[in-house]
Amino acid sequence: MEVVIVPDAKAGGELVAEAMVRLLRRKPDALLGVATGSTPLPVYEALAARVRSGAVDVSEARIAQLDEYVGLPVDHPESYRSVLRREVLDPLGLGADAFLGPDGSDEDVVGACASYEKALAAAGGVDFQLLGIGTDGHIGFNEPCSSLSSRTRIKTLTEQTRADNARFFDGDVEQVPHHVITQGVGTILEARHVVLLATGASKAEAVAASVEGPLAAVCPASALQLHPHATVVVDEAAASKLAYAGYFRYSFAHKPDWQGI
Ligand SMILES: N[C@@H]1[C@@H](O)[C@H](O)[C@@H](COP(=O)(O)O)O[C@@H]1O
Repeated sequence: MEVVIVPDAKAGGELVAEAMVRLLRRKPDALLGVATGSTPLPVYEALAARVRSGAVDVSEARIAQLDEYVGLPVDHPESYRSVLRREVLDPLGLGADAFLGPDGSDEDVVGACASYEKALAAAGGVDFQLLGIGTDGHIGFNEPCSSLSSRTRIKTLTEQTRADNARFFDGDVEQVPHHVITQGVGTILEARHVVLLATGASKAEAVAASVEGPLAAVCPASALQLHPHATVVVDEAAASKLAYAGYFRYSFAHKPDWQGI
């Protein structure tokens, strides 16, 4: 696992967007797995800026969703499908045909999970999966004690996650669905490159547990320790509880330019 400490969220966004650009130049129809939440926004802004400037062509790129609320109509403004349309697809000039995601309003939610697994496999698998992290170490919506080999399935959110996400629902926790569809930890680990981005002091403990703690289902992001190509990009605040921060800085400072993340 590589850990890169950047000065701030904007620098993290630039670094991750640049890695996506390098991939898209190599593989124009790459399948990019994207996350919701506030953390990835600087990445999407930096990527869209590169598209506008002509630095990269994303017209063949494909976008895959990580997780979704159960029970929200697909056109609800806070369904993750709507969020990703606003924050990723529209700014990149991509249409619905470039998008893969589960339908959280499907009456057969269990079937929707299985169909999504099949769709990801049929699309050739995720090339680059961007992740945020919950304050409890969740990735996607794989809450603590999720199986580290889980597949896309329905999960129940913790009260903590519902409270964290209430800000997207007028601050009203009652409006936050209890259930979600999420790619499993095992599904996420199949992406060819997994990049976890974390910014802010509220993520420092979860980052330290994920990177330096034991591999444990109680911290689902620790599963990245098993991935052959996992990169954790953190700002100074999110890095503040890392015992090996000095080593991570030294290691990145000595990395050859051509290697990227
Ligand atoms: N399902 C999403 C996660 O994918 C995201 O990583 C997390 C953190 O969000 P934020 O980046 O806003 O802290 O929020 C939600 O729970």
